[in-house]
Amino acid sequence: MGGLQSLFGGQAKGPPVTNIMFLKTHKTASSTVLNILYRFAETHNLSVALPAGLHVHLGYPRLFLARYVEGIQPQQHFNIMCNHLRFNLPEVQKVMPNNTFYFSILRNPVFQLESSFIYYKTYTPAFLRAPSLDAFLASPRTFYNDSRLLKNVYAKNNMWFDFGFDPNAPRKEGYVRARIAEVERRFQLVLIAEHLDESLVLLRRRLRWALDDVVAFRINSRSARSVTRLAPKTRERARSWCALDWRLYEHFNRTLWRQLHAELGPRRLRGEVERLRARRRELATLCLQDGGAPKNHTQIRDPRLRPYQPGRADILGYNLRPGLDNKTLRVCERLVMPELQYMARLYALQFPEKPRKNIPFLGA
Ligand SMILES: Nc1ncnc2c1ncn2[C@@H]1O[C@H](COP(=O)(O)OS(=O)(=O)O)[C@@H](OP(=O)(O)O)[C@H]1O
Repeated sequence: MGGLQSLFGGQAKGPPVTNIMFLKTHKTASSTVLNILYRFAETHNLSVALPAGLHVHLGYPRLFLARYVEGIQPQQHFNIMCNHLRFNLPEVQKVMPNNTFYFSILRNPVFQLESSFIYYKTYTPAFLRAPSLDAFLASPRTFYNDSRLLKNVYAKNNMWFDFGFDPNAPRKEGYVRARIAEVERRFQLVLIAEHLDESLVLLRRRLRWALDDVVAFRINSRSARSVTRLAPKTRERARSWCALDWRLYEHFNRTLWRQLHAELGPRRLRGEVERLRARRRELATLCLQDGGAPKNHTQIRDPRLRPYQPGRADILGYNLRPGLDNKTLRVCERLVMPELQYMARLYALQFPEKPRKNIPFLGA
């Protein structure tokens, strides 16, 4: 086993990219990516544009404004920005330097919507009264009302909305193409959740990071019990209800594979993905109890490692192996720390003079 040694060795050539904006879309494996960025920021002593005061995101679902960032000052930039926000380029540019690398992530809208339905079941008015996603999609207009947009953003074209666009816009070809071209101009890379490992190989290459910088465990996943299998008819309806998201996803899925083939080729890609997976297995053996099987929150001993449990979701987390030495423990804790706890930790490190972020569900 490589232990911690290769955590500090690197394959990447040239200086690593350290100015990064990640548009954290919803229910797309974005917390797994956020964990990668938080760890990199912490271990390299980089500044993170964190939500101000007690907030846990950057103004979402309102369009992002620079003043939502803690400690923002004119002419002062941050290295990394990765918390949930609704994209608004001119305001993001007030926070991030000119040479920032922009990237984001998309997921098949059918599964993204299914995940949202469970996660936001008790929050989003459109989902609240719908007995199931099948029922919702059979007659969405019965439940969904445009006028309650800000609470209903999770119910229709949520990824399109996160990019700053109108989720209720008619699907006119010229409009859709122009918005996709806009995303393409600004974002150097769009990851795809269904091919996360391949995406991370490309991300690592673009950022010139070491292998261990992009190795991550699956964060924020639901137990099998809270995942609903959708009938083919429901899937078809989800694609049509979220047609703008579907176009975005199809486009960037194709783009990702074109880039992978052009930059790595199939053989090298397979090798790089295998290396990433092998290292993840090694770290799971080193850090996690029971071979890394994710745990229900009631089974997680350390409250600091228990993920937030909203809606009807049953969000899983991890127990660390007992008896880890201090150095290994620090590395392993970072790999499994849920988003809210990690944000609170970075906030306390960056702003020691400010009151701590309060995470009420921990009872802290
Ligand atoms: N590595 C990897 N590969 C594929 N899918 C992954 C991965 N990591 C997380 N996930 C799935 O992403 C869902 C959680 O998404 P987010 O973290 O973006 O959610 S959130 O908006 O921050 O609440 C959640 O989906 P559901 O389980 O369907 O709810 C996770 O299982």
